[in-house]
Amino acid sequence: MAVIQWFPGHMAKALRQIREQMPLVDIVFELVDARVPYSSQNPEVALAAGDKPRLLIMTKTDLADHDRLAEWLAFFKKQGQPVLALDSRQQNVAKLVTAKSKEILHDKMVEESAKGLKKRPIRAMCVGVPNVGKSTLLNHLVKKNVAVTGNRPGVTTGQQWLRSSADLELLDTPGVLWHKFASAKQGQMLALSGAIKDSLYPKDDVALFALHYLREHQPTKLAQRYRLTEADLADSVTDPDLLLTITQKMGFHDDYDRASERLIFDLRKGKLGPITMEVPGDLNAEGINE
Ligand SMILES: Nc1nc2c(ncn2[C@@H]2O[C@H](COP(=O)(O)OP(=O)(O)OP(=O)(O)O)[C@@H](O)[C@H]2O)c(=O)[nH]1
Repeated sequence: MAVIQWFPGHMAKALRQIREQMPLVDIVFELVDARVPYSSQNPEVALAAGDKPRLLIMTKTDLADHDRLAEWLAFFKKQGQPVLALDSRQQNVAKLVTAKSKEILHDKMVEESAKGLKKRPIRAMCVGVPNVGKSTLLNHLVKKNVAVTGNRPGVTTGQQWLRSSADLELLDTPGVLWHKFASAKQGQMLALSGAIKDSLYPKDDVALFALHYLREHQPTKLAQRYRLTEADLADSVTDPDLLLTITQKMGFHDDYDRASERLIFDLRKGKLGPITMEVPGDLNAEGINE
């Protein structure tokens, strides 16, 4: 399995920006892909956040498996980690995110009020791996894209605040997160989810990874989508054999690349049905999905 890596320069720059902006906000919204909730999360964000609360927002829940989503929600709850699960394209995300943020920051706001400080909006930053849905969420949160000006942290440093509601403001630039993969599998998961530029990894490798997973965990969905018979599955002993069979079923003769692209596209778009590729039980004692 090829090891996929980001460029270390990107990673360092993104984290530096996130750390620099941290003092300006009350809360961090860390978006994770509900189909790969482990692999799309970055432990560095928790470190950069320090004492600041972090709200995990699981996106693309419409493409995720319902039962597995419930498992993840229970897992995060047990860890005391605030979490929201949503489809970033939903119309009511602003309400959900604002209400949850107010709940998390309730004590801080009461404390400020007791000190005689004026009521103010909650300030937040939004971070997450590429393609997780940051811009979509921000667009819904800030419907009219109202930029807030004035003498407050961030404005002086050239950072714009966008008003979501009377109770919530957001830094205008979502932090694109690059991180070091704890395992090769994590890189493959992210590539499959669409978080990594297609030019950075061999498509057939990721397609083989996907097939291996699907054969083991979702054989029915795999067979239904590509009209595979039991004999097809039994005869295609190795993953490359199965890719060849599927390539032929797609009518692409021996064009593996085209079939690989189609398979990856189908998975990303939910054409095989809702699928979550990671469950909390996959994590080892160090909390890594190897
Ligand atoms: N099905 C589904 N699609 C989503 C959801 N959120 C975002 N998308 C789609 O995912 C793609 C990427 O969304 P963006 O909002 O551009 O993601 P981003 O995190 O801003 O991406 P970068 O700019 O690369 O960091 C778009 O095609 C969105 O329409 C979701 O919750 N469900």
